[in-house]
Amino acid sequence: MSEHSTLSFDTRLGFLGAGSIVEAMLAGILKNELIAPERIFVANRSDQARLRHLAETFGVNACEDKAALVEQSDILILAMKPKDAPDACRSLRGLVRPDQLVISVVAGVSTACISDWLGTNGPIVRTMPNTSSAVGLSVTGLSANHAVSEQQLGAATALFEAIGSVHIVSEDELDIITGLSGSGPAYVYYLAEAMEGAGAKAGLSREMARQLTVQTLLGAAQMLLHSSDEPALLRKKVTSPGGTTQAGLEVLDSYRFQHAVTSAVLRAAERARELGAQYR
Ligand SMILES: NC(=O)C1=CN([C@@H]2O[C@H](COP(=O)(O)OP(=O)(O)OC[C@H]3O[C@@H](n4cnc5c(N)ncnc54)[C@H](O)[C@@H]3O)[C@@H](O)[C@H]2O)C=CC1
Ligand SMILES: O=C(O)[C@@H]1CCC=N1
Repeated sequence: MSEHSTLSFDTRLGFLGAGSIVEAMLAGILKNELIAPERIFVANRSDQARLRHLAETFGVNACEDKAALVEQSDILILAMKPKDAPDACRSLRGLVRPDQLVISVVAGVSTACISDWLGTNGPIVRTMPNTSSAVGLSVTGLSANHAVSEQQLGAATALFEAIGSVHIVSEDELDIITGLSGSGPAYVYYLAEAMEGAGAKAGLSREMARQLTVQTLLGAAQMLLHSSDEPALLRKKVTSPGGTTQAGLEVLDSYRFQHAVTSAVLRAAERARELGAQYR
């Protein structure tokens, strides 16, 4: 954490958008007691039941009026789908204060577009966290526009450091980060689905197959974190010549596993660029 990475407990956060990523961020922020729930405001387009659910679960304020949301917030977080971002931002024109920090988690959409839609030249931080925010293990790419002060960059960094780790990057790296770590949890869950399903299909109880899968993924992630070995060497240490792992890996190779994963990350990054490019 940099010496400027601070966020006051008194900071008021306003979320515009109340979906999956906001729920994950709220869980992480509140678990860490970064900000009191009474100082967090959440609004969406029209789903009142969803806002009530978040208010009941987290004790945050459901806010039906966007003008009130912006006025009551020190930091405004944009968290709607890219296709909804132009209208959502335009609806805030004249409401966002010139020096009010706006943080976007929207995939693909540039800070220049957001400025244009909001009709301001003010401070915008564009980020790409992931849903592991809920357990404090997001990794967030973060990029600031020219108007963001040191103090605001520190506040944004502190917010995301409370729910994981942060990399400050250039804006064009964010699309790659989106394909790798923004979407990344879904690739791992997909792998987990397959591993668990295979264990169950082969005769284990579903519950035991789940536990074995989770512990295997957790252990491998911890090894990747703590070992000085490269992933390829860690893989080799599991693989006895002519043994079971080699037999399994040969099947993965026959399906071009590495090619599939590489292509998935690159395609997701490309999709982030496409989502943003339609507005450039
Ligand atoms: N789900 C994820 O894993 C991640 C999502 N993101 C980004 O976060 C954004 C939201 O994603 P999710 O939470 O998954 O979507 P979601 O579909 O679960 O939630 C979207 C929210 O935006 C609201 N919304 C739509 N139009 C609006 C408007 N005009 N004004 C106010 N609110 C409006 C909806 O009511 C809903 O609450 C997307 O841009 C996505 O790229 C970023 C990182 C990870
Ligand atoms: O699927 C999406 O578009 C968003 C961005 C990263 C994760 N979910």
